[in-house]
Amino acid sequence: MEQKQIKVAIVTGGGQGIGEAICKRLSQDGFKIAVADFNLDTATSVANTINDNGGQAIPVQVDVADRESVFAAVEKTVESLGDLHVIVNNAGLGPQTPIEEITYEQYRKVYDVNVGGTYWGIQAAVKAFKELGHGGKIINASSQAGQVGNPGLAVYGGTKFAIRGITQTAAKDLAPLGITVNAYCPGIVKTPMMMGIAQQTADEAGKPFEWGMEQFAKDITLKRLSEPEDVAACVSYLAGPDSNYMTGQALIIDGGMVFN
Ligand SMILES: NC(=O)C1=CN([C@@H]2O[C@H](COP(=O)(O)OP(=O)(O)OC[C@H]3O[C@@H](n4cnc5c(N)ncnc54)[C@H](O)[C@@H]3O)[C@@H](O)[C@H]2O)C=CC1
Ligand SMILES: CC(=O)C(C)=O
Repeated sequence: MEQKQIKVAIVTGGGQGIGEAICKRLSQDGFKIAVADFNLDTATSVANTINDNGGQAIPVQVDVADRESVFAAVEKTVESLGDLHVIVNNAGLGPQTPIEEITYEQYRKVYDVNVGGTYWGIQAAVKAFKELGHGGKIINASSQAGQVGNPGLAVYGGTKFAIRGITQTAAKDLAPLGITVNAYCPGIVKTPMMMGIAQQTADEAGKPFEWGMEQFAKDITLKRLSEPEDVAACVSYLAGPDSNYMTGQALIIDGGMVFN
C-alpha cells in the first residue's frame, strides 16, 4: 500500500469565500496549508482555525498582482512548511463593469489581479517545484463566466476566459516537468464577491438585491446557490492523486450555467 505523504499547498485569496473553504478542505485532506491573502487579518484567522482543529497552517500576506510578492509568498511557504506540491491561484476581483463604462483603471486592476496573479502563481510554483526536484499541481480559478458571457461582466469574464487559455497552454508547456495544470469553474457561489456583483446589478437597475442575484442564479441546474464547500470539494479532487492523469482541463461546477 502507498504510504500517505504529508503534502503542502498554498492557496491565494485564502482569507475568505471560496479560498477559505479550499484551505479548510485541503487541510482535512492532510495538506499543510499556506493561507495567502492581501488581507493578513483574514488569512491569520483562517490559519488559526485550521491550527485549532488539528491541522497545520501559516498565514502569508501577498498581493498576487505583484510578481515579486507572489514569489516571496511561495518561498515563505517552502521555508516554513518544508515543501510545495500544490498551488491554487484562487484570488480574484469581480466588479460589475457595464461595457460602455469600462475605464482603463478598472481594466488594468482586474487583469493585473486575475490574469497577472495566475501567471505569477504559475511561475513561482514552477520555480519551487524545480528547486525541490519534483513535479506538482497548479490549479487556477476560472468561472462559468469564463465559459459564457455574463451580463455586465465584460472585464471579469474576459479574465476568466483568459485563465482557461493560460491553463491549457501551461498544461502543455509544463507536462515534461511532471506538473499538471487544471482550472475550476464555479457557478454562482455564496461569497462576498458574488453578493457584491448581485448588489451592483440590482443598484444599476434600481431593483432589490434578490432581483440582482436572480439575474445570475436563474439558470442553475441544481436550483440552489453553490456553497464555497461545493467548490472546495472539486478542488480537493484536482489537488489529490485521483486527478494525476488529468491536465489542461477546466472543471465546470454546475454545467447548467453553461449549457442552458
Ligand atoms: N463567488 C462566485 O460566485 C464565483 C467566484 N469565482 C472565482 O473564485 C475565486 C474566489 O472568489 P470568491 O471567494 O467569491 O471571492 P471573494 O471576493 O469573496 O474573496 C477573494 C479573496 O481574494 C483576496 N484578494 C483580492 N485581491 C487580492 C490580491 N491582489 N492579492 C491577494 N489576495 C487578494 C481577497 O482579500 C479575498 O480574501 C475568484 O477567482 C473568483 O473569480 C468563480 C466563479 C464564481
Ligand atoms: C462571479 C462569477 O464568477 C460569476 C458570476 O460567474
